[in-house]
Amino acid sequence: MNQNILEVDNLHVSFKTRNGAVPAVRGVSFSLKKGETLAIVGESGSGKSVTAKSIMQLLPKQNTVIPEGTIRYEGKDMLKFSNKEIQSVRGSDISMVFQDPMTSLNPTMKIGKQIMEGLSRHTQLTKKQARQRAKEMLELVGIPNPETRLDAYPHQFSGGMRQRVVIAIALACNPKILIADEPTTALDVTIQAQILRLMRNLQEKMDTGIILITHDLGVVANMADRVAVMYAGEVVEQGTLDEIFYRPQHPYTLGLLRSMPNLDASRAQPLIPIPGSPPDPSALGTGCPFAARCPYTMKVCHDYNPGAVAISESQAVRCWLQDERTPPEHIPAEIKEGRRSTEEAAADAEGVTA
Ligand SMILES: Nc1ncnc2c1ncn2[C@@H]1O[C@H](COP(=O)(O)OP(=O)(O)OP(=O)(O)O)[C@@H](O)[C@H]1O
Repeated sequence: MNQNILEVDNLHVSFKTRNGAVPAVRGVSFSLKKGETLAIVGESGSGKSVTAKSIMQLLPKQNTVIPEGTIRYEGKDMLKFSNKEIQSVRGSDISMVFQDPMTSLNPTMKIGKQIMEGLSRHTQLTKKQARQRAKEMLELVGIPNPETRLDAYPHQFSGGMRQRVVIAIALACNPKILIADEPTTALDVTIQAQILRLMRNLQEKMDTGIILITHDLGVVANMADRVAVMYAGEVVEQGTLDEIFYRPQHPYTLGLLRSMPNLDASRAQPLIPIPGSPPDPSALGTGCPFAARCPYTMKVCHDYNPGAVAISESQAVRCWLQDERTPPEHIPAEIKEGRRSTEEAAADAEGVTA
């Protein structure tokens, strides 16, 4: 049985601008199961937010083009939904939390009313029941004195508390999917840990699938079941948390991991930032978009962009180093070391665990 609640397949998103088309998302595919967390990571501008917003259809209609792809929610292609259908899914089945809580909160409306608004739009609850549910949600996200706080305005809350309120609003209708775009980036480290813990607890209680967008690999390590690594609008590698952290196969993933402070002090290594910067999406050539920054480039990398190769049931990579025609002596040790033996991969494909 297919348990995927969301399947994004070959999604392309482009923006019409005065300087021509900006292909921000190029052939992105991933899926999400009930109750799991998929982290989407990558540097600024790699297309993480555009991917998330295209699921919720929150991109500006006047200059966004989606020439190809499908976004299936419970088997139905959301890109074919009418406005009414999208509005009924948005906020009830799928909710989104952004980095800055003030972008989602109305500064002139009491918090209780803001939670109740979604409930009255998407449920049959009476006003009294909705107020009770709003109070329960504030309690659930750890806001003290929820009854009195229902009547407070957003500016009367601290940044961390505001983000809790936003999470309460997002989860009030029991959505099946929560898309969290850098939900803790604006918060200090202690509050960040509290909010992430809160999201995990709520996920367990409600079996919500989470798409977590972040550039912080520490957050990924704490939260994700699976990881999709984005670069220049493409998912260049995806796999389970262990595959991405311990057997990365794309030079960009390796670079990201090396540029992250090691959480385990016994394995601490010097930080090595990835040299160079990501390409301008409006000026991409025919080759691999990472070629200009990759330490292992071959001629083919500059000429042709590789397709995604599945190297296990859960891990896929877009890199010419995975091509069987690549001479073994050209494959760097750190990539070879991370590769599974054929037996291991075969056992994995059969669902056998050693
Ligand atoms: N409305 C728009 N019009 C034109 N270009 C856009 C628009 N929105 C995003 N872009 C471009 O699309 C590309 C991807 O942007 P996106 O916001 O998805 O990146 P990101 O990976 O989420 O980065 P960040 O971590 O900084 O949020 C960028 O080059 C961005 O400038």
